[in-house]
Amino acid sequence: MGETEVRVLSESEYRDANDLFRRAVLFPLADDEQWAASSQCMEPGRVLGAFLDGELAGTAWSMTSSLAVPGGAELPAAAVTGVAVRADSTRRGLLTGMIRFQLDDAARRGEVVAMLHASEGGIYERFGYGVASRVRNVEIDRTRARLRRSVPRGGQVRLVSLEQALRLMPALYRTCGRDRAGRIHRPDGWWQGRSALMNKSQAVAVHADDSGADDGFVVYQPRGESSTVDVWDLVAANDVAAIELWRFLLDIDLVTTVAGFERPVDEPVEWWLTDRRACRTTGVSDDLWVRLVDVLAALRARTYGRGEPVVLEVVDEFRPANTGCYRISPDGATTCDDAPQLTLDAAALAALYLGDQTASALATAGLVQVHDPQALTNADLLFPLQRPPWCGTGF
Ligand SMILES: CC(=O)SCCNC(=O)CCNC(=O)[C@H](O)C(C)(C)COP(=O)(O)OP(=O)(O)OC[C@H]1O[C@@H](n2cnc3c(N)ncnc32)[C@H](O)[C@@H]1OP(=O)(O)O
Repeated sequence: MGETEVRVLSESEYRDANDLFRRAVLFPLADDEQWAASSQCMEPGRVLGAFLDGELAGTAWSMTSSLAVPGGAELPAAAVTGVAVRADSTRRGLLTGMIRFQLDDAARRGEVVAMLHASEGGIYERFGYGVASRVRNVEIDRTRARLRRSVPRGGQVRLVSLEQALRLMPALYRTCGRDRAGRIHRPDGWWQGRSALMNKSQAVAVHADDSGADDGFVVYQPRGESSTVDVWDLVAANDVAAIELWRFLLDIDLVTTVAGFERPVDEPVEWWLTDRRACRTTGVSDDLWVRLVDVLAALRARTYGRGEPVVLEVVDEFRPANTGCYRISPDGATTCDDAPQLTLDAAALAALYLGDQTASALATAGLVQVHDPQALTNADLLFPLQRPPWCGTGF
């Protein structure tokens, strides 16, 4: 096995890293437009390279972001992307080295969590990442879809130019959906990347409420020559804005299908329609994978339901400083020396953390070991299922 090294790349090395990433995810190499978009997500100091015998053989990037957690706190977070190892250099520990470097770096920056969208389900759990939220894809048959009369109406939807959209969307996004766990801060580089990728066939509609204040937007695009419209980003500050944006999409002439990607699993589209079967779920999949970098800080930052205190033993082989016992009560979390009632690893804790899964569900898979059965019931009360967490931002 060759000599390996992981280090921060200089800006002159970014294009090579981007090429390496695109080859590894089976994309064609970037043209200048795509490179302009990707390079915006490469923050100086946060683009890593893994070298094998002095040659670049892997890369992993992260962006400075934040993550909303139950109770509304926003935690400093590393948004991890651009992870790849050259096909001739895999399974030699290069990714492991980069993730170790990256998590240490996040900790130095005071980032409490790291998060990513995974290309495959089998990669990240070993590093303590767990699935913390899920998304749903839907297809609505526009020819059958009618909104119920009882569904509220309000405000107005208008189409805006791409230039106007790019000015409006970042500020609007900041005010929307702040009450949902899983929402992340979209860094400036993310918006610049989005702007470089928005093309002439994409359209943006903005909803303003009855007072004229903007409170939501949708980015959509006709799919090739078909009569399907793909909804890429629909963000709304309230239910009326969300409904009116969907109503707008369902009113577009010549369209037969409106396809929504990576929507919240609880978006009640079926309930808005007179024929609920006009809306079909075409898939539910994992959304955000979260890694608690600093378990105590993360546990302290969220709120808890009402229930008897529980002592969780967290076993974190990849970041052993997190290993230990934590007492969780409605008042918060502390470390403790008490006997553990439940034991789980970092990935299982991440799955509990945003309120997407219960401890009981994880226990059925052996991911929570139960030393005291009553503690499992108490843990379900302390970590209740929340309004399903949702990220809604691809990165
Ligand atoms: C956030 C994102 O950007 S997601 C995009 C991720 N990138 C891709 O999917 C591109 C294609 N794949 C790759 O580039 C590489 O295969 C990577 C990055 C997934 C893995 O890199 P490697 O350097 O091979 O990983 P590394 O050697 O450190 O493997 C560590 C362990 O994970 C396992 N592993 C690695 N990749 C996978 C995988 N895709 N599926 C299952 N297990 C995996 C290895 O077998 C190894 O297990 P072991 O410790 O029991 O031996």
